[in-house]
Amino acid sequence: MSNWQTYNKSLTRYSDLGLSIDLSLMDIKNSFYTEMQPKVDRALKDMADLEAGAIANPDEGRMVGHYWLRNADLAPNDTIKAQVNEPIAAVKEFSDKVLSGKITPPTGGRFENLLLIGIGGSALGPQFVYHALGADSKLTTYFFDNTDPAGIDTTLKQIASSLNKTLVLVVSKSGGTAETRNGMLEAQEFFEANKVDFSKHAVAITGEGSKLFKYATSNNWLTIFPMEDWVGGRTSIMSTVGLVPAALQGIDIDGFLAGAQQMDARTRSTNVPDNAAMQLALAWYHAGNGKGEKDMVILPYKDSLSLFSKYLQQLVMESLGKEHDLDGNVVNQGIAVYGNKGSTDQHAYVQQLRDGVKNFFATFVEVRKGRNGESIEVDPGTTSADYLQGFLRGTRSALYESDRNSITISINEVTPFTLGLLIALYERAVSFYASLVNINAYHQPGVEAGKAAATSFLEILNQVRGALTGWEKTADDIAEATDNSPEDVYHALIHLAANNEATQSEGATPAEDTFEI
Ligand SMILES: O=P(O)(O)OC[C@H]1O[C@](O)(CO)[C@@H](O)[C@@H]1O
Repeated sequence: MSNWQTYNKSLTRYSDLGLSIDLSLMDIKNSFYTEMQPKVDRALKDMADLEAGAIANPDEGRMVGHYWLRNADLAPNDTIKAQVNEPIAAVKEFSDKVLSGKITPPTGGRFENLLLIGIGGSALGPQFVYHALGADSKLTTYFFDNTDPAGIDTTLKQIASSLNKTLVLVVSKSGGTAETRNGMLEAQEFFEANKVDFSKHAVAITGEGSKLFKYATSNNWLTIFPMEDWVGGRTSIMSTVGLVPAALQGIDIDGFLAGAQQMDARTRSTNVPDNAAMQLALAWYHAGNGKGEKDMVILPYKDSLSLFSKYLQQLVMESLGKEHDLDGNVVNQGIAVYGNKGSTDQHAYVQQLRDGVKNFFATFVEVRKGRNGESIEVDPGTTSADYLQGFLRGTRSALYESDRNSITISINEVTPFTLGLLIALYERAVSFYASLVNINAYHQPGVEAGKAAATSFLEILNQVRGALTGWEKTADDIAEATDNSPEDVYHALIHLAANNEATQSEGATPAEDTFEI
């Protein structure tokens, strides 16, 4: 078959929605679809059950309801339906009041900035949406998404002169995430030091009864938006987590939700060629033999989508990166995701994609419209947008010529609606893929190991602080005194020295380094 015929055959096109997905360069044979049909049937059934309110996260005994967020009628009962609809109304009311000046900073004027404090699913979605759609944002938005004090200071410096016009959103589903709590305490301290009443600027988005919920309540924060148990962090972008900041930025949240709702509806089709999300999941399966053998390189040819790969890293890798399958077998599943944007990456790592290790498949995201308004000619008859399109088409062909597969997803332009389409497409593809490879996409047991180890290190650090008295102690001295591993103790000592709590004299090896207060 010619490439042209293959293209025509391999395209799933939602013309009325303005999105298509082209799998013609994935080299998928018809027999693959036939072989996969039993797994596809199961994945479709799993999705139908999930949408009907089954306990789709068996380990945590939870329903998985992010698809209800954009269609409350799907919710399995009236309580959940209200948990979808009421916050949307509350978000609109609150953002209208802030933007129209009915809710103002205590010192008068209007809020001009937004500082969002969160991490993982409580930051990545809002960061992606702001970057994609926030060019005309009503509030200039800043983020704390880490416990790095230098990063926090850089952001505080940016908002220092308009601190009294800054609204703060503290976002944490669990309400107990250390990085987010630290960011909140750092912001609060900075506000108080600058004589600005933090509580009159602060809003929480969190689960009812969480530590953050209690803190916000007892400190009389402006308001609290709920986050429900049946929404996972990495799929929370259409809950209050994504909607509150988006509405405050003046982004059309109805359009955003409508895009996702439409994609959900289309990708309930049991006819695989019409189901873009199932097609995507099957293409991932085909590329990596259902074992994640190929990495997913995301290449959006549009600056405003450059955080898409970062957003998808969490969605895909936290969902699919699992040790066990649903039957308890060790499977070590996952798909690695990375990328930035085209054509910029052409001048960075595309060299390796074309000629180097063949361990990936690319996903080109094509945005057909170059810009709003007129373009100059950068060459006779040629615009910058023509170049962007040329580089996308060229790189795609060059990769294929050297036997590298790629998917191309095309949208007309980046709008709240098309962003909703794209996000829902990937959320559903992840759900389908998890079923195809028989894993639970909705828990994250692995993350807990790192959190527990960090807590033990902090305990060691405090013991070392207490034991570092007198002169010239080595790591071994303190390890013996505190009954800890010398290597952990050494790293604690180095940290104290780097932060002016101790002085270090270097010996020939770390074991011979000495430390004193
Ligand atoms: O919203 P929270 O509870 O602060 O969690 C933030 C992130 O931390 C994780 O739980 C992983 O540690 C993510 O799944 C989540 O998005």
